[in-house]
Amino acid sequence: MMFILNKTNSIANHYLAELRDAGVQQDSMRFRRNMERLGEIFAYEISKKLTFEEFEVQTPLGLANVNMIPQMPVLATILRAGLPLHQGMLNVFDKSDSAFISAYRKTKKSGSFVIQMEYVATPDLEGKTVIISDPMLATGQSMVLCCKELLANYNIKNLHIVSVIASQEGVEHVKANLPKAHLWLGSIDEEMTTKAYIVPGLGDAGDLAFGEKV
Ligand SMILES: O=P(O)(O)OC[C@H]1O[C@H](OP(=O)(O)OP(=O)(O)O)[C@H](O)[C@@H]1O
Ligand SMILES: O=c1cc[nH]c(=O)[nH]1
Ligand SMILES: [Mg+2]
Repeated sequence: MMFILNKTNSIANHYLAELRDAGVQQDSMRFRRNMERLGEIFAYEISKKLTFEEFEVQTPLGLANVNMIPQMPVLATILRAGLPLHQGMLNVFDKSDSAFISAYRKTKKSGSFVIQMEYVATPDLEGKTVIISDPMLATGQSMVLCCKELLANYNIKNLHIVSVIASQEGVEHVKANLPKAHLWLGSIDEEMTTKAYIVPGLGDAGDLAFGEKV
C-alpha cells in the first residue's frame, strides 16, 4: 500500500512548501516544527488503518462504547534528521514506545558512499506494528538497511515507512527490498543529483534541522 500526501490538496501542502523554500527553511525552528506537523498528519492518517477494538469507558453518567487501538505501534526513526518527524508522530501516538537507529552516509575517497549503521536502541518489536520515519528517502539505502536490521531480529507484524520527500529511485528500492512494507510519503520527486540529493527536494534535512555536520 502506498499513500502520497500531496496527491490530495490540504494544508499539509503549505508545510511541505515551507520545508522546501530556500528562504523559509533557514529558520531552523520553523523547519523542525513543519517536520513535526507533518509527522502529526502522517500519524493521524496511519491511525485510520490500524486494528481497532470496542471498549467501554465509564463517564460520570454512564458507559460509552468507543473503538480504540488495543496495541499501540512502536515508532522508530533514523538519527538524526528523523527526530522532528518522530516527535510529531509521538505527539499523536502518545502512548507508543520508540526505537532509534543511527545511520549515516560515510563518504569514501572516490566520492561514493556506504551507509554506516552504528546504534540500535529498540523495545521488543515481536508481533508489533512498527512505523519507521525518516524525512528523506533518496537512494533508499538507509531505510532498507535499518528495516532489514529490525526485521532480522524481530517478527514484526506490520511495517509502515514514513518519508516526507522520496525519490522515484528510493521508492523502487524500498518496494524491491521490502515488498510487504506500507509506504506513507509526502511527495515523490523525479530526480537526484550525482551525490544522491533529491531534486527539487529540500536540501539536507539533518543540517537544516540541527546545523551543518562537519
Ligand atoms: O535514502 P538514502 O540515500 O540512504 O538517504 C537518505 C538518508 O540521508 C539522510 O540522512 P544523513 O545521512 O544525511 O544523516 P543525518 O540525519 O545525520 O543528516 C536522511 O535523513 C536519510 O537517513
Ligand atoms: O536530498 C537529500 C538526500 C539525503 N539526505 C537529505 O537530507 N537530503
Ligand atoms: Mg544529513
